Amino acid sequence: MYRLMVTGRFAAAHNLRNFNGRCEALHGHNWKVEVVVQGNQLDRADLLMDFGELKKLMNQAMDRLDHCHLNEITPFDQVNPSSEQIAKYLFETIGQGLPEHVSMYSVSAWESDDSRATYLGD
Ligand SMILES: Nc1nc2c(c(=O)[nH]1)N=C([C@H](O)[C@H](O)COP(=O)(O)OP(=O)(O)OP(=O)(O)O)CN2
Ligand SMILES: [Zn+2]
Repeated sequence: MYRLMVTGRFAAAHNLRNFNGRCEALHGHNWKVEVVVQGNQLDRADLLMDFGELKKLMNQAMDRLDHCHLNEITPFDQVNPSSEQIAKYLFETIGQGLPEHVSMYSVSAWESDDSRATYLGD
């Protein structure tokens, strides 16, 4: 089994509904995102998949969030734009574009240097 990881960043505003604290007010973060995929089968170049292709999928998914007020964008108009839900959204969106022999392992969303949430699938 092989695992690949790529990282990226996006900046966005959010507010957490029902939080009962200062994060209920509009504020922003520079999220760092870590995407891990896995699979057994290497191609003719001995790659599970090209890091560049994986980064492209990650960047496409993050572009939709970058410099936005997340609460105004689907699905975060329905579920809170917590780091947990952001990780889940990116996991599902990036997963749709992977080649058949590669699957998602995890997505982590770092809200700050000290705090991250990781989604591993259901
Ligand atoms: N499990 C989660 N907990 C929290 C999340 C989250 O997404 N998942 N998000 C937040 C807020 O986004 C908030 O902005 C975080 O701010 P805060 O807790 O104040 O942390 P800071 O790093 O900004 O400040 P410190 O006071 O230095 O911790 C809250 N919790
Ligand atoms: Zn926040």
